[in-house]
Amino acid sequence: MIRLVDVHKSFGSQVVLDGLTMEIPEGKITAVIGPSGEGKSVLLKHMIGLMKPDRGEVFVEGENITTMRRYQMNRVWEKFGMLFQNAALFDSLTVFENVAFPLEEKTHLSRSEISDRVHDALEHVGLRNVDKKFPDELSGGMKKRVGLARALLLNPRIILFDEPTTGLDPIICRAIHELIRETHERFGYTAVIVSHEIPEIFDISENVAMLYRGKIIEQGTSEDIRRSEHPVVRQFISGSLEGPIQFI
Ligand SMILES: Nc1ncnc2c1ncn2[C@@H]1O[C@H](COP(=O)(O)OP(=O)(O)OP(=O)(O)O)[C@@H](O)[C@H]1O
Repeated sequence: MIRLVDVHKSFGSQVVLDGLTMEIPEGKITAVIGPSGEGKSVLLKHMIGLMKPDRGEVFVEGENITTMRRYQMNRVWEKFGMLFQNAALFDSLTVFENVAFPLEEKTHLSRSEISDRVHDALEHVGLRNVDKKFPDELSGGMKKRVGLARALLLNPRIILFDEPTTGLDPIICRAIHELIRETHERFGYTAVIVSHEIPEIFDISENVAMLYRGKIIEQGTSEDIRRSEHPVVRQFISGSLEGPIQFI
């Protein structure tokens, strides 16, 4: 479980997180939704300790990571996998080398064990015969699959997904969501997904939280959010131009 308590974060005079409190339930898929620029990525970075709050506390599986030093964070980071918006692959490495990278860095496995695990991970995300390709030679959806294979490889307890389907067509987007659902079922990790895919993301999320003006203004099951009476939530999920959300 990840817990944020009264988290404040500003950049200069810009307040991004403003006393945010939330819990991410263990072993479930949680979607974080909210307008662009509201701080969803900043929130993810606080969950994994890549950013520290100005005030407030962050707990990962009961441990307060707020004041942890770098060497202590390494142990916490072992619990996490992360799939970034752009899949964050190394362009000069092949698919095989990209996926093998965390195993080579963090384990003492033999070459053949690494090879078996990489092939298993690629198989899990439905990729075959792409070992020797470079990221440039792959479609956007394939890159996300490679990123997911790499995130899954060390069997993390928690995976953070920052807009895993941005820029993909609706069918590939659906396929990636299904893949997240399947791998989540199989491996049982805690997932947090920042997404703009509304309503599609509701189909795979057991828990949805809406970020607005630095706070979680509503959190519940997908059904709770669909039926929410909150005027901001209603406007946001209906994509209406009329309502309290200001945009320019
Ligand atoms: N390191 C940083 N330094 C200064 N400002 C930052 C930094 N990181 C984020 N911000 C600012 O914080 C705000 C929230 O950014 P963030 O990327 O978290 O938004 P978001 O909700 O993920 O947006 P989107 O949905 O468009 O991806 C933005 O105004 C951004 O410019």
